[in-house]
Order: sequence, then C-alpha cells, then structure tokens
Amino acid sequence: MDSLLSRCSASFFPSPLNRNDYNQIKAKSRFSLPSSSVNFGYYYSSGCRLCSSSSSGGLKIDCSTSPTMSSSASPETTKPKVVTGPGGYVLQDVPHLSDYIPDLPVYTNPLQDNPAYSVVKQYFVHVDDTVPQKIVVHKDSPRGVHFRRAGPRQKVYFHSDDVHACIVTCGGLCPGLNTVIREIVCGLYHMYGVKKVLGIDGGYRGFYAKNTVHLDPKVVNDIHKRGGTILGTSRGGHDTSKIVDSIQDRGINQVYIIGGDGTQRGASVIFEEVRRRGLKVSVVGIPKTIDNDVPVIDKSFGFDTAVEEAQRAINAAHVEAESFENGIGLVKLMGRYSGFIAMYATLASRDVDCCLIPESPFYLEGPGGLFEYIERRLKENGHMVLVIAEGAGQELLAESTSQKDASGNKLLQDVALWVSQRIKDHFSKDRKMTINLKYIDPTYMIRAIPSNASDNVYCTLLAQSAVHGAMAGYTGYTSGLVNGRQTYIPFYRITETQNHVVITDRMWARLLSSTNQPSFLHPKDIIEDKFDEEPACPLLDNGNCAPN
Ligand SMILES: Nc1ncnc2c1ncn2[C@@H]1O[C@H](COP(=O)(O)OP(=O)(O)OP(=O)(O)O)[C@@H](O)[C@H]1O
Ligand SMILES: O=P(O)(O)OC[C@H]1O[C@](O)(CO)[C@@H](O)[C@@H]1O
Ligand SMILES: [Mg+2]
Repeated sequence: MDSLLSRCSASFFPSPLNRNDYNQIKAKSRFSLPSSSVNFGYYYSSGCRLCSSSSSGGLKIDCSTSPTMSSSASPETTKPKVVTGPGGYVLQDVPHLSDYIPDLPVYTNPLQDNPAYSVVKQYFVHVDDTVPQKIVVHKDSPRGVHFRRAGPRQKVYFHSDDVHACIVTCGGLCPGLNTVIREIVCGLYHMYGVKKVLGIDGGYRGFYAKNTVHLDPKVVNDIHKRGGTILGTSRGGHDTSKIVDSIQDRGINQVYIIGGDGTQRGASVIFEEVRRRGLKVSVVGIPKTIDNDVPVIDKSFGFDTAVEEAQRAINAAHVEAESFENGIGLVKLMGRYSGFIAMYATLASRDVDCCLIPESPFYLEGPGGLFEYIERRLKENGHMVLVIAEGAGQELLAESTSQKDASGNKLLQDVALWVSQRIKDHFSKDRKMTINLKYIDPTYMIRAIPSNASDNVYCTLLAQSAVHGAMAGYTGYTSGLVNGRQTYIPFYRITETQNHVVITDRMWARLLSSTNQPSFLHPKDIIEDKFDEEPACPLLDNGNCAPN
C-alpha cells in the first residue's frame, strides 16, 4: 500500500486545458496527429484517491486494471477502476474528478445546515459504503462485485454558486421522464442551493442545434403530472465533439443525461471526451428504458407504470375475446429485444393464455406449435388472449428489413399484425373454423402516460442520488437501483450488455406454468443447455439478471 501511495502522490498534475488551448491543439494537429494522440497535458491517475481513503479497510487497488495514463498515451477509454479486498470483495468503482484534476477545492456539504436533513442521524453516506451486486450467496461464495453506494457525502467538490447544471432527455418516451427532470432541478435548488440549471431542448442534438431552457422549481413544479418530456427528445444526432464544445462554451459543469442503452453509450463517450479535455464536468447518466433492457439495475423507472397500463389493453382484449365465439384477443406490447413488459403484464393479468417474447423463439405449425395450442384453448375455453412483444418472432417474418432509425436501431416489422393474419388464414382456410380476432396495439398510449405513484418515488430517489453523486465529484456513472439500494454504476457496466429475460430461469417458468402455454422448446434442448453451460445471466427472484 505504501508503494501504491507513493506512486499516487508522485503523479504529476498540470492544470487542465481550457477550451482555447484545446482548440489550438486540435487545429494544429488536424493533419498530423489523430486526436487520440494529442498531448493534453494531464495525468490520469485512476484510483489514487481511493488508495489513501481505503487503506485502513484492507482494500487494495488492482493497478493492473486501473493503470495511470500519461499525457503521451491517451487510451480511447478510461480503464475500469477496480478495488479488491479480502474474501473476494471487488468494487467496480466510478471515476472521480480528482482522478484527473489535481488539488480540487473541497467544500462542506451545505446539507449539514439544512433543517430537513441535519436532524437525520448518519444522513451522510460513509465513503467506503458499497452495495453487493449479488445477494444470493453460498457459505463459501466470494463476496463478489460491489458498487459505490449513492447518497450525500460530507464533502462536496462544487461550491453551490459555481454549479451550472444541464439536463437532457434522449431516445423514446417513458413514463417518469418529467419526474426525473423535476427532481434533479428541485434537488439541486433545495438541497444544494444551486440556481443555474439549463434544459437542453430535443435530445443530444439540442446541445449544438437548439436553444436551451431555464429550469427552476417553479418551471418544473407540475410537470410530473404530465407524460412525455418537457425538454423534448430525439434519436440520432450525437456529435461528441460538438456536444462537449457546447458544454465547455456554456460553462456547464454538471451534465445529467436521461435515456436508455443508446443514451448511456452516448453519455459514456461524452464523459471520455470531457476527461480527455481535462474539464471539471461531472457526467451523470440516469437510466430510462421502458423495455427494462438496461443491465445491472433492479428495474428501470416507468416499467411499473407500463406494466400497469398494459393491463387496460389486456383487459379490453379479454372482454372482446370472451364476448365472441372463438374470440381471440391479441395485444402487442413494447420490447424490442427484451420481453419484460410482456412477461410481467402477463403474470399480473392472469387472463393471458400465451405470451411471446423475443428471447423465446416460437413456431406456428405442427405439434407443440402456436396454432395447435390456440385450437386447444378455444376448444377448452371458447376464447383466448395472446400477448406479443414487438421484438418476438422477427426471424419468422418473410421480408426482413435492413432499415434503421436515426440512432441505428433496427426497425422492426409488425409481428403482431403478421401473426394475426397467419392465425386468421390458418383457422378460416385450413381448419374451416370461425374465429373472431381483435388486435390491440396500445404501445404509444402506454409510453406516453405520466408515471404512477411508485415510479414517481423511484424517479425521485434516482434523481436525488444522481445530484448527490455529481456534487461529491463523481463522474462517468449511471445512477441506479441495485438490490433495492441506490448506487453509482460505472458506464461500462451499463453499456457492455443488455438485460434480457432468461428463459431457462425461474421467472419464465412461472409464466409458463401460469399460462400453460407451450415452451416451444424441446425438453432435450433445455436439459442439454443446462448441462453445457450455466446461463450467462441468471435471473434473480426479482426478475433481473444477476452476474455469475
Ligand atoms: N454508441 C453510441 N455512441 C454515441 N451516441 C449514441 C450511441 N448509441 C446511441 N447514441 C445516441 O443516444 C441517443 C438515444 O439512443 P437511442 O435512440 O438508441 O435510444 P435509447 O437511449 O436506447 O432509448 P430507448 O431505446 O429506450 O428509446 C441518440 O441521440 C443516439 O444518437
Ligand atoms: O417509435 P420510436 O419512437 O422509435 O420508439 C419505438 C421503440 O421505443 C421503445 O419503446 C424503447 O424506448 C421500444 O420498445 C420501441 O421499439
Ligand atoms: Mg435503446
């Protein structure tokens, strides 16, 4: 530890570049140097702050995974900051401004004089508090991966008067966006006395192509009662350089970025560019995804609201189906690559006879196929309800398209429309049976509503945690709930993979036993799979993926 400490303190930290220096270097080097090899004159020493703070806890920095980066070698991305400890303890830590900016002034957290908080014993989070990613363990299991616990710190790295924050929302709509915006603004104002908060209009491109809006508690007072985002959103238009230029030009030093997997990837490259320029700017992600496809976190905000609202469509489908002879109600729900909304809406409803999701391939004809099952249910019950996630069965559709949206996401075919037609054709032409099929697509109606009470509380905690982290000088993280605790998760853990329903795990088994639908898998395949390898991402009891 001593040698580590001396290596840390020996690090050389010249002042960060200002915008003019940076532009001059960039202009000079345009034809001779790739931007990644420009000497930016700062020395990134990841983890050094931690090695002194945690020396008493027997922790050590794994310097092989968090090496220093000299000014002559600018890697594309920051190396993960990993701290290991006894019993197989691993902290996947988040970057801190002091990792690359020397001698930052530190201030007492203004919350300690705030009457609402000063009476709360242990209100401040201990600097060494971490949250385990895996909570189901065996006697001899290693302690495993942990994340930094979110919350207010005793010391902050920004003076409230100096903070100039901005908020941007990107990607598709999701219930709760306005609540998160509101709570970031109110958190900054009321907890930290920050008065300068800007809204970026219309997603990432708004940084450089649109005007900004001033945000204060009055402006955002009622917005949580509305769906959508008051800031507007967009896909595509992520120009890292222009975005960071705009951040620098406006003197913004806290950037709150609300969005899904694509947005978090965008936030990660903004953080890298900010760090490369040596700017004192905290870049913070808040995960928004109605599909619940962001990994690591327990669930995303808006997901509960979406599942609840989906019940209305499923109820309508059920009422229609049971009112007609051989009635079939078919509901399409969102879920491009992950069938969480469909799975949870099905489990919640109990009226659904079959749920089709992208993770579980299905087939129509022959023994064990969908047609056979529908016919059986109609004979047993006289009606049935099908729920289908938008990304399910895409491989079955004849004309697959290579079209993409502005963010590069593949545009999907309407699988529910296709399945409806195939069901109609099969029963009327091949089986000579009269069926009554009603197809309901409530997807945009679900996405556009305001968040429910529980999501509103969740959004509030997420937003406040994001603010506490930025004020404490952390950066390059996503604020997220892990095992019921607010944490700071490094961007790379959020962007490296997607959250999927694991069909060889318990939650999907619960669904199959609730609907009695076929699994569309041969039992032999499943057994072989189980013996071949453990599922890459086992599902926890709360329905989320746990790391191995
Ligand atoms: N790899 C990437 N690097 C930089 N920016 C990205 C990247 N991927 C996506 N983005 C940007 O992030 C924004 C949102 O991405 P996208 O449209 O995929 O939505 P999302 O955040 O995944 O939300 P959702 O899919 O849940 O609606 C877009 O402006 C897009 O340009
Ligand atoms: O029509 P848009 O705005 O591209 O959004 C559709 C996509 O957005 C999502 O809801 C994710 O936000 C997906 O489920 C869906 O495919
Ligand atoms: Mg996405």
